Amino acid sequence: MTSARIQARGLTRQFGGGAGVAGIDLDVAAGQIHALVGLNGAGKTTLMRLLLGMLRPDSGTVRINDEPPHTTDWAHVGHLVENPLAYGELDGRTNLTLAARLHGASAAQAALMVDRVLWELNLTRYAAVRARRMSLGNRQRLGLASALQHDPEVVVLDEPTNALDPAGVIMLREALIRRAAGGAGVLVSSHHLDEVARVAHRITVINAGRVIGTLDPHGVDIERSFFALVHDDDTQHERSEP
Ligand SMILES: Nc1ncnc2c1ncn2[C@@H]1O[C@H](COP(=O)(O)OP(=O)(O)OP(=O)(O)O)[C@@H](O)[C@H]1O
Repeated sequence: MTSARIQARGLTRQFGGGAGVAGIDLDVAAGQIHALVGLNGAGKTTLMRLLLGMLRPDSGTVRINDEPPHTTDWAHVGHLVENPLAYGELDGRTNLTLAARLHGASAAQAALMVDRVLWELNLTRYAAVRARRMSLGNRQRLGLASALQHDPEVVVLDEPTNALDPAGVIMLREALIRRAAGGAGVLVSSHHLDEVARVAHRITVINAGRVIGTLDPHGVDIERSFFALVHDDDTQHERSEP
């Protein structure tokens, strides 16, 4: 047994034209918030989809809570990758109740969970609003609520702050810190280096489908360090081109 909530070894999935990810090793430890940063098209979403079994790797392995994807208990996983999964015709509370029941909660547990997460993400006001009538940011909050309400041991969120207002960013930060303090392993991708530095215990940089290094969340100029890593990698890559 390891304390890794998520472990990837040599994970590779190549698309046409050389796009995709190659040879990714990644560990997300219990109790840690691990951020993935990279430029547009670097491979963050592809990596997350591979980790969640939404995409099949060409090679390499994934372990979630020490189990391969086909035997892991997905009820202990919460994720938001791509569009929030919500039924537009159903209101916020009903959407969350369905998600809670799908994660194995009893009706009574689901009611408690939903009340708690509506409060935690300041969605109580929108509990009776149909998902399709919600603003983009509130739909994102709903998706996050659905991913987090069952206190999963493994959390995977792709650019979760995209549509959030500053209050939402702070609320999500606190929600993730609480989940990690409770023992969850949290993997989160983001373009907001300042926010990532505030919340993450580890920061992995991905460029052109490969892990190229890490950033110190307490470093003085994280933006400069990020661009230096990416620039060095691009330069090396160009040098190795035939
Ligand atoms: N299903 C697919 N078929 C072909 N190419 C794909 C597919 N999915 C992703 N790609 C390509 O793989 C590369 C990595 O894409 P990915 O979406 O993982 O990047 P990203 O780091 O999440 O980018 P962004 O920050 O813009 O969201 C891109 O070049 C993308 O066009």
